[in-house]
Amino acid sequence: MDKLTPRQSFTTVTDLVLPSETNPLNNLFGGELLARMDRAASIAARRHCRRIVVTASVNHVAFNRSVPLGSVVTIEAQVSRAFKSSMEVYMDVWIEDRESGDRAKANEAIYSFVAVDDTGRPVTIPPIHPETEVEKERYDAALRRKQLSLVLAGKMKAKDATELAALFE
Ligand SMILES: CCCCCCCCCCCCCCCC(=O)SCCNC(=O)CCNC(=O)[C@H](O)C(C)(C)COP(=O)(O)OP(=O)(O)OC[C@H]1O[C@@H](n2cnc3c(N)ncnc32)[C@H](O)[C@@H]1OP(=O)(O)O
Repeated sequence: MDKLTPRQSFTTVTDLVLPSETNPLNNLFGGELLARMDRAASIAARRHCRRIVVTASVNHVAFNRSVPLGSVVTIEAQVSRAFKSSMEVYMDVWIEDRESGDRAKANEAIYSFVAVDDTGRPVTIPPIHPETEVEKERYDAALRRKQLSLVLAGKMKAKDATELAALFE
């Protein structure tokens, strides 16, 4: 089988912001964006491993820019690294200008998914081979982010997070 690349998991989801999805400032409700990103990321994760996937953690979300009512929002999701049974999915969120059609980056997010069998037990997934410079950067940093997520979840001792600790040396 050919080597799997991040590009093969690439998923794009475009949708509108409707009145029922906004906060009192008429901007997209944060939880609605989190849910949309969960859907997009889960499709990317499934495209990589072709298994059932569950969200293990939301590692990073930056609401850098509010998303007004009526906006056209595009979420681009792609697996940045595959571990044994878990995957990191990196997402970029774009808003499209109504008149010019120009795109502006609104948010970024990183979620972790685990591939499981029918009983919910983790299963081994194929490795991923980054190709572009951005993919390679995201791939390299994913191990540090996984260690941070596990430390925060109480599933790894800080002293064992060696790649993460190396950042501060
Ligand atoms: C007939 C029609 C059918 C249609 C059919 C359609 C299907 C359409 C499907 C749609 C798809 C939707 C997808 C929605 C996604 C949800 O919304 S799922 C709902 C929310 N999530 C959950 O309920 C997950 C609940 N948690 C769990 O099940 C378990 O904690 C997990 C995530 C499986 C991990 O289990 P565990 O016992 O900790 O397992 P463990 O072996 O220790 O760890 C397994 C891996 O998870 C990693 N991990 C564990 N915790 C973390 C963490 N906090 N951070 C990072 N990594 C972690 C471990 O490092 C390990 O990674 P690897 O080294 O193997 O790569």
